[in-house]
Amino acid sequence: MENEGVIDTWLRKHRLLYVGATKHPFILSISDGTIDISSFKTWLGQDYIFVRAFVPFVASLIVKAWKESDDRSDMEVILGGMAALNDELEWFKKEAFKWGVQLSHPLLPHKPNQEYCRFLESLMSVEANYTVAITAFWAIEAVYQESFALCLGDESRTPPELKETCQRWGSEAFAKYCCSLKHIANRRLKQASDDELKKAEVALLTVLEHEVEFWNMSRSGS
Ligand SMILES: Cc1ncc(CN)c(N)n1
Repeated sequence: MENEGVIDTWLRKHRLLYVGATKHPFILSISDGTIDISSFKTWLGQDYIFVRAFVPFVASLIVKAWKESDDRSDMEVILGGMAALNDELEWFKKEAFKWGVQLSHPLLPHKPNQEYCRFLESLMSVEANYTVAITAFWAIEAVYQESFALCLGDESRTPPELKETCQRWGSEAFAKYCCSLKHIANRRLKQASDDELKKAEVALLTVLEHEVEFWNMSRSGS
């Protein structure tokens, strides 16, 4: 394990929580075809709210990368992610129309979503550290990548009408993007102080906990 990055060390250490976030019953129900469509609709509406809050978070990361990064390509990788979010918001609107989900009034964030968005906000402040924020960013994207890729596997029985959703985050292209983010985070963590390392590990765990709560909320509809 000599060349293992910090992130893989942490994923081994916190394996149970990582598996809990990436192989959640909500995702398993998509991949075995037993998903209750009302849960999917709850997820769709709530995730649209989350992604709208995610945009300023990613914008704040671009500012941090511009100011603090020792590698110019960081900003370009993050900017690529930002561009994809523009497309993603349009996709949510189209998908919501298809499923009859109302995205305007009176759609409000459920409590787990509110709490997750509040956590994002805490990472957007100027005081929040770039290494900590990029680690959280990688984790947020990686959970979706690993989760939805599971629904595209040969063994999966994902309903055809949900395949496009799974493709959005489960694709090879998204996996490659997550690898680039992981590479940036590992590079920063390698040079980080003990205090930064502690904060980044806590941020990773916090993301995993919020992701589990987000799936729970989608599944239960509240
Ligand atoms: C809750 C959640 N986590 C992650 C992602 C992937 N950007 C998302 N859309 N929503």
